Amino acid sequence: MTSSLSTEAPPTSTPALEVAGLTVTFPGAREVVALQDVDLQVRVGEFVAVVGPSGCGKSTLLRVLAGLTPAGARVSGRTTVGPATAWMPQRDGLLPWRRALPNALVGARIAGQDRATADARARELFDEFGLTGFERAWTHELSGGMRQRLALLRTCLPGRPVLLLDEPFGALDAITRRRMNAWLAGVDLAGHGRAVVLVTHDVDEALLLADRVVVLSDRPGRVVLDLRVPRDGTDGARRSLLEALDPEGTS
Ligand SMILES: Nc1ncnc2c1ncn2[C@@H]1O[C@H](COP(=O)(O)OP(=O)(O)OP(=O)(O)O)[C@@H](O)[C@H]1O
Repeated sequence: MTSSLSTEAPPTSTPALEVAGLTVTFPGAREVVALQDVDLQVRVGEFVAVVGPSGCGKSTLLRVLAGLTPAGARVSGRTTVGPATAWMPQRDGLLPWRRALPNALVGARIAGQDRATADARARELFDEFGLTGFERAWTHELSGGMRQRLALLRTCLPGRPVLLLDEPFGALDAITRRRMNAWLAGVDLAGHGRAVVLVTHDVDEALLLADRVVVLSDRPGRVVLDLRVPRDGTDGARRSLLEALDPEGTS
């Protein structure tokens, strides 16, 4: 599917972001090593999902990739975040005192985009994101799925070449989440020179959306599997991911 989510396309061999030997520690009375010796490279045009058990450091990794080192954290290793990143945190962060369209424009305006250009582009994306007709809706008038699409639209609008998505559909019920995934699979987020990193608990979501899936171990999170998703059937890949997530076979 051709998407209008285009950005300037750098060469596809270019790593969009890379971390090597990344270790993140939260000091304190109960020191927590969140990530240990993590290597990850994401190329331009790639869609990579990061899965792992709760508390293994997925959000911490995304924050570091976004250049938002968590306050108080000790970070070591090499981090190369190439082009500017757009980060969608777990909570949608929509402003209840603004209607849908002005909410969508927040990031683009902060990024310095001209109002008329951002407005025209937002209206195109409202169509692509199935939100046409809701430009003047208040956020409380939108369903959970619509709110998440609006938050994702706002993240995409500034046209940054790296998208970092932290459980974008995590708060939705199972049916809405499946619908959102089916919709997102048809939106070529990683096309046109974008790189996407998606954090999720959901192996099926990862297999549906990503080109590669990276599995982190229990805390401290280390990469235990880095798997390219085959396009000719994902049963074997699914088994490998589930084994990597639960090596003891406890669940
Ligand atoms: N600002 C912070 N100060 C202290 N500890 C923190 C901070 N942020 C995260 N942690 C700790 O780091 C570890 C990893 O947290 P993180 O939120 O990255 O995990 P996660 O894999 O995203 O979890 P979940 O899947 O439940 O959202 C956890 O033990 C958490 O308590």
